[in-house]
Amino acid sequence: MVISTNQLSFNYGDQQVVKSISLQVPQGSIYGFLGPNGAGKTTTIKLLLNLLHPQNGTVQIFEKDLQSNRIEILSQTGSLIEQPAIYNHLTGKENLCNRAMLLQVAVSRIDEMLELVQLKQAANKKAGQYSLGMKQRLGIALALLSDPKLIILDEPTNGLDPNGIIEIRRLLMKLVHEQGKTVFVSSHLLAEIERMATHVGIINHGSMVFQGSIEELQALSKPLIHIELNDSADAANLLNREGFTVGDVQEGNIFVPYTSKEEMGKINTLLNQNGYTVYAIGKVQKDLENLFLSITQNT
Ligand SMILES: Nc1ncnc2c1ncn2[C@@H]1O[C@H](COP(=O)(O)OP(=O)(O)OP(=O)(O)O)[C@@H](O)[C@H]1O
Repeated sequence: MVISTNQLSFNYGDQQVVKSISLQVPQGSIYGFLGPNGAGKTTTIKLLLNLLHPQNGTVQIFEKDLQSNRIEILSQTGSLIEQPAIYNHLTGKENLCNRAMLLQVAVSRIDEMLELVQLKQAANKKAGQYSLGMKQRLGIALALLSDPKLIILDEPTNGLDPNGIIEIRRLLMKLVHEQGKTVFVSSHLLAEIERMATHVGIINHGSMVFQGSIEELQALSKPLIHIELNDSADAANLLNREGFTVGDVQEGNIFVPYTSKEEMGKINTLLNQNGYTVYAIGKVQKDLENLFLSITQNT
């Protein structure tokens, strides 16, 4: 794991905004850190960057404790949090030169970064005249200058138009696929994360409500057969005995993974033959957006 936190908690005064979060971010992943506005994403990121100190829990990055290896860890971590720290009166290239001198990074990295974030054409334009998307890309180039192994970005596409979002997404995928980096990126938009993330963590009101691979998240939105009937507990036992995998059983409702309409018909016949009254039976599917909403609203 490149990032691993254990029961991380943080309070602003008496408001607990991060509640026992245990992040697991594998090497080479694009980890999408999702949550609605105010969920605690930025606060968690500040804890990962040692900008805030947790009241409880620990942070391990590169399998080392953050507190006791702060300088070593942060020198290998690039970040972009809130607004990129850009001098508007300097050109894009001058901004990079300035940072390269501070970090004592080879000057050759500057052109490499301009190329990578597609700002070569605009290298000599004042950063104050850049569009929002160009500023974000310059911010990412600044974060990448020292060639960090881990990149932590807080809502890098916030406020960008669809093209700007696509460009950032491509850039992050390139960093992972071609350069072997690990990217931790926060967002409040599932659709944006879904297209690039390999792993997802969803937080709401400071608590982690889901963590896993994107496939595991998508599996939660696989189609189900929803059966509404008179005696759900008994009927679920019958279906289990007959070899069907019963998922969720609620008062008057049973959910079974959907495989085919033929199987749905068999279930209907079986229930009727055994004296159950089926009020409704049909295929239901939550798309990921609805799933995200239901995960974050039910907590
Ligand atoms: N400096 C602060 N002092 C007090 N409370 C704060 C401070 N910063 C954030 N909070 C509160 O902590 C909670 C979490 O905020 P945070 O910025 O971490 O959420 P977020 O998920 O990043 O939201 P957004 O997507 O809107 O940026 C919110 O209730 C917020 O009001």
